[in-house]
Amino acid sequence: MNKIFLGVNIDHIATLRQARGTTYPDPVHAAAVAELNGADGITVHLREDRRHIQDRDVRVLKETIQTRMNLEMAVTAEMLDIACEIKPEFVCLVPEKREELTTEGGLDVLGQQDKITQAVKRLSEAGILVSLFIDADKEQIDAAVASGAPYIEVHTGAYADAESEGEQQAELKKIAAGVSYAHNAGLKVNAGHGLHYHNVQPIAAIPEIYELNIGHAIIARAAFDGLGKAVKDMQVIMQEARNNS
Ligand SMILES: CC(=O)[C@@H](O)[C@H](O)COP(=O)(O)O
Ligand SMILES: NCC(=O)COP(=O)(O)O
Repeated sequence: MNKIFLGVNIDHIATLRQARGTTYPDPVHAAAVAELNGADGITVHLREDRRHIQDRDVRVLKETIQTRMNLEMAVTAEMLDIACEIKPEFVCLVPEKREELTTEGGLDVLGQQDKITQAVKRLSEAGILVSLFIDADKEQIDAAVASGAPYIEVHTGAYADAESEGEQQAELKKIAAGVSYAHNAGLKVNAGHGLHYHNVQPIAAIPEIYELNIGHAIIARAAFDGLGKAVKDMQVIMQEARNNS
């Protein structure tokens, strides 16, 4: 069986907490529930504006996560210092804008080759596996290889946001071609953003994808079904799609 892994992004548990300035719901509890229900890893995005995940969450989660922590962050001096101090198993470097609702587009590795290569070097020397959150674009994939990062995460946002069947199929084709190109170039390939219970199947069926990171849809489903069931249901859907591919 070609297993596909699920990293559960728990940012939006923190969004709910921050909405009221309470101490609950706690992402630390969410990580434990997700893991007890089969999550293969836990993803958190420490945004520069701290709109959801807080520094305290990253520190406590590093001590409590039983699987592996994937810390998403912008390529800034502040974030690099935090990562090198906390040492999550994975860091995924992402583009970030203060005013965006969510991550728009992939990281421009090609346009900032030296900066990204230096960041990858520093994180790798701290023992962290680095992933680059990029679009499925050959030039960006080549730049990712040149940076020395062992992983990429392909941004599936354009696929998820497609407004017609034709547009969605075109995005899927781009993603499948990019994943295959990156895999052949020696990268481990993850994917994520905007995936949910009704659009994840064709992405999960791409055989070279190692892991999907999914957050918003799982946390939203958890409000109705509970987080444990929401995680398990997503895993079943992903693995069935992979097995039938
Ligand atoms: C980088 C990425 O795709 C996700 O982690 C996303 O950023 C989740 O956080 P937001 O919903 O705050 O964008
Ligand atoms: N990197 C993508 C991620 O972690 C989850 O994104 P989303 O499912 O919340 O859109």
